[in-house]
Amino acid sequence: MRKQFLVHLKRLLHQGNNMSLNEAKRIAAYKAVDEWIKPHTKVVGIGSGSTVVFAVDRLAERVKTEGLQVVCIPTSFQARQLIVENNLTLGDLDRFPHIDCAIDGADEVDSDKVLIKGGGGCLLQEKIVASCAEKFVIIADYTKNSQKLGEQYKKGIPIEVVPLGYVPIKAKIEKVFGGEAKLRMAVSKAGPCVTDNGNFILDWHFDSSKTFDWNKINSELLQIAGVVETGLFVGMATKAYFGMSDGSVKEQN
Ligand SMILES: O=C(CO)[C@H](O)[C@H](O)COP(=O)(O)O
Repeated sequence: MRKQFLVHLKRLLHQGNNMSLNEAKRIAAYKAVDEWIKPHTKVVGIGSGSTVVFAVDRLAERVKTEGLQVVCIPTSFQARQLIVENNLTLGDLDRFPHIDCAIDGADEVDSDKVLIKGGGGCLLQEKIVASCAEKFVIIADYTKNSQKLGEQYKKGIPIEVVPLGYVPIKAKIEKVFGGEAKLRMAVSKAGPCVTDNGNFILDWHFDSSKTFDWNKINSELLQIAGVVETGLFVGMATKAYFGMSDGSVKEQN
């Protein structure tokens, strides 16, 4: 009991000013892992971002205490590191093309469970892993929960593109769909952000007062030569868990 209290206290002190947001991420992640990773679950997709860190914590804890035997498939270099650092079993899609359940974060989730992903630049591998998963479960804090895309997330829709084509691709996106497609710049490195796959990211800032058919937009974006993938995840999420500021977890089916 005392030990649990000290662990909780340490977590609160460590979280500092971000306490409530981090706690919201943690409770969503823990609930999702507890509800979706069962003793018979064999292959788990591990998403990317700050919320997934809590999911991996919980998974590692359960592997230790319950002896779960799961193989983890990463969606990014960050996810791979998390798996290794937590002594979980690392797998790949060559050997495990069928994933029982993938757990990932999101930048925004609308009322139809359409997602914006790729704020951390990992959208391509995230979409591949999600597409191989029987169940795709989203974990997020309350700031990601919205009715309509663009209501909460103001950084645009990430679009991964082949570097040599980014100028004409940007021009085409802006001509066909309006808004502005901004080349994402790196932090702590001069020049553009380069993804784990060696590509660039255009963040498409759309007019959020308009209503879009996201399935159609996604397909049309993918038709542009040089667009590798979009951060629009349409009809993919099984369920979303949002950690709320009052300590509850909101579930969206
Ligand atoms: O799509 C992603 C990375 O490409 C992340 O899942 C998304 O950005 C959410 O991250 P966080 O959990 O840090 O809010």
